[in-house]
Formats: sequence, C-alpha cells, structure tokens
Amino acid sequence: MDISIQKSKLLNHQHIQITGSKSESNRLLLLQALYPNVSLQNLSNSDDTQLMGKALTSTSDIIDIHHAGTAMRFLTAYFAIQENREVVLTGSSRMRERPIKILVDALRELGADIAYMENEGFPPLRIKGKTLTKSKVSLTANVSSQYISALLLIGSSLPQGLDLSLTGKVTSVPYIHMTLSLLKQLGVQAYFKENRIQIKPKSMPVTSCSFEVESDWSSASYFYSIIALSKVGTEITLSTYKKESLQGDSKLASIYQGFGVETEFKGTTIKIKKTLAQDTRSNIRLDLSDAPDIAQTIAVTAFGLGVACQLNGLHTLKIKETDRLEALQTELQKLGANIAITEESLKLEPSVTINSNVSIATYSDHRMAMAFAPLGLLVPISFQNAYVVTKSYPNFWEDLRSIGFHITSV
Ligand SMILES: O=C(O)C1=C[C@@H](OP(=O)(O)O)[C@@H](O)[C@H](O)C1
Ligand SMILES: C=C(OP(=O)(O)O)C(=O)O
Repeated sequence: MDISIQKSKLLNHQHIQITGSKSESNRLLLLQALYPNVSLQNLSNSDDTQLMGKALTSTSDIIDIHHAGTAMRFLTAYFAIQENREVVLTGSSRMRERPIKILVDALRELGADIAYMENEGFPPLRIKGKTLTKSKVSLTANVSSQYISALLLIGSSLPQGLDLSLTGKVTSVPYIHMTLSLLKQLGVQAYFKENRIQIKPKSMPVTSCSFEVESDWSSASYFYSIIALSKVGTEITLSTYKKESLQGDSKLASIYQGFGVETEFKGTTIKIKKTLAQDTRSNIRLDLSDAPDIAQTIAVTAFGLGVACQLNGLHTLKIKETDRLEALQTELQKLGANIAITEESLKLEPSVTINSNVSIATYSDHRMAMAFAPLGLLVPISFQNAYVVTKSYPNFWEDLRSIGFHITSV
C-alpha cells in the first residue's frame, strides 16, 4: 500500500515507546534456543524477529526467513549443529542475492554439511545438522559482521569451542561486541584481541538468566532526523534506552549534535531536543563502517537541512535489503539533490530547494521508507509500498501520526 504525507507540523513534547533492538532480540532468541533457562523481555516486534522466533520453534523441514539477514546468517550456523535434523533454509528473492559463502565456507571448515540448492554462494541452503568437531577457522571480516556473529553464537556449543582468525579490516565491529557481550552475560568465556576471537565451550549449564532488551537505536534515528529538521526548541522523548548501550547505532546521540540536536538521558528515557539552528556552511563528514544502518537517515537529514555531507565506510550497503547507495542516489536526485556515490561513499552538495510531491520508491527496504519520511515536515511526499517498514518497525507510520504527521493511504 502506498501512503502520502501532507506537509506536516510536528507536535511538541511527544513520547514514543520503541520496541526492543532487532539485533539483540535475534541473538537472544537463538541463545534461548541453545540455553532454555534464558528469559527475555522487550523483544522486538519486527517481522525479522517474529520470523526468527518462528524458525527456531518450527518443526518443518523448509524454513523461509523472507528478508531477515540476521535470521538467515544466524540460523545457518544454528541448523548446522542440530544433530539428526535436515532443513532447507530459504528467503525472499533479495535474500537469494545476498552472499553467504564466507559463512558457509567457515562452517564447512569446522565440519558442517551445507549445500547450495541454486546458486553457489547464495541461499537457499540445504543443511544437515551434525556435531562440528573442529574449532579453528579463518574468515574474511570486511563483508558482513553477521557471518562472525553467527559463528560466535554457536561457538560455546561446539565441543572444543571456537578459535576465529579474522582477515581484512573488520566491518560493523559494534555488532560483534554486542554478540560477545550477550555471550559473556550467559557465563560464556570469550576473548577478542586484535584479529582473533576465542570462545570456550560452555561446560556448566546456564542458570536462569533474564535479559531486558534495550529499545532499538536504529529506529530512534528517524526521530533524531525529525527533530533535526524541526525548529529550535522542539523535543521528543523516546524509551527504553540505556546509557551503556550494546548497539553501535547509539552513536546517533553524538552524530546528531552536528545537526544541532542534544540528547539527555532521564532514567531509561532519552529526551532529544533541537537546540541550535543549522549552520548551512557546515559539512558533515562521517565514517559509518561501524554503524551502516543509520547512513540513509543521516544522508536524508543533511539533504533536508541543505548541508554538505560526505559519508564513507559504506561498503556493506550494496548487499543489504537493496543496493542502498544506488537507491539513495536515485531517490535523493528525484527530490533535487546533487549527489555522487562510489562503492563505499556518498557525497551530497548543499541543496537549496526540495522538490514537492515526489513519490519515493522503497526497494523492499524498510530504511528507504523510514529515512525519507521526516521530509514530510518540509514538503508533501509519498511512499510506494510504505508497509515495508514492518521489517524492523511495524508501528512506524502510526507513531508518526501520533506526533502530528498527516498521513493518508492512497
Ligand atoms: O548483526 C547484526 O545484528 C547486524 C549487523 C549489520 O550488518 P553487517 O555486519 O552485514 O553490516 C547491520 O547492518 C544489520 O542490520 C544488523
Ligand atoms: C541490514 C539490515 O538488516 P539485515 O541485514 O538483518 O537484513 C537492516 O535492518 O538495516
């Protein structure tokens, strides 16, 4: 379904409750399947987390995880160690274009039995679960950290643990630390030094352990953008957040200072407030190799504010829900932007006007819809297949309505 936003005025002093991080949720669901004494609160209500939960409890021999990248990668590792179980793990047409060879090669090196059913290096996979007796493996770390997290999540269930050597510049590092931190909270011994990660086999069962998932920082990014595009003095509160976050995207709080937005923690609520008008001579320069999921939000904020922006470290964007660099370029150009992209970067010249009534294509990518939505404060704008947002944030459009966006289905 398509939707359109009439030029909207934000209501001040609103509050939004955002559900749990999908990254934390999908790791914890897998760990709960391995260690049943784990209990979880504030799980994400995203499609990706629902799919992960269903896949882990399904007894079917065909598991379809649609668009969920983490589920695809984490479940490949999980099913590889489920003895006496054979599954076909498949996904959407885009998922069948998202590479998985690095992970499959590493699992095979550990002894796994995994076969490609269509194209070499891509889902769907036929996985025959077994005990993986080896522990040492080396893998390329500059394509997706999800391959590494997938191995780490099963590491403590391997008879000899895991000894990983990472080659190349490690990308999306905070997601690896998130995985290690959750494992440590379960009592797993894990060490990450230079390019080596070691996980010890878990000898003692997990005694009951409860996790309260922090709300999703990537989802919070859209509200940072909304506040950045609002007038000085506008504020919103979001919950439930932690000062010491496991999510790399929490660096939003410092990044958005560059857009005149301040963050204040009040217990588990954050207040985000526009405190300074944007200096249009400013030039936002960031390396986002640690936080790829907020690249679209930041590019659109800079465009909306008419400031120059140079984003680097975007090499992983091409293999996400869509080629996000191409998609950003096409849609920002429709709005009137002067933008250039390379394989790993994006450069935006300061814009003067924003074209009205543009219909944004969403490319089956939730973040294309959500990143462009804040522009509804500046111009009327519409979105094709707007409900792609359910991949990570099912209540997105309702939440925007509740803070003053005039949204109609078309
Ligand atoms: O481990 C995770 O939960 C994720 C890791 C990142 O992927 P890459 O490591 O492929 O960049 C991120 O983009 C994705 O949304 C979630
Ligand atoms: C890249 C993303 O997800 P995944 O890789 O898990 O599909 C995302 O949510 O932006």
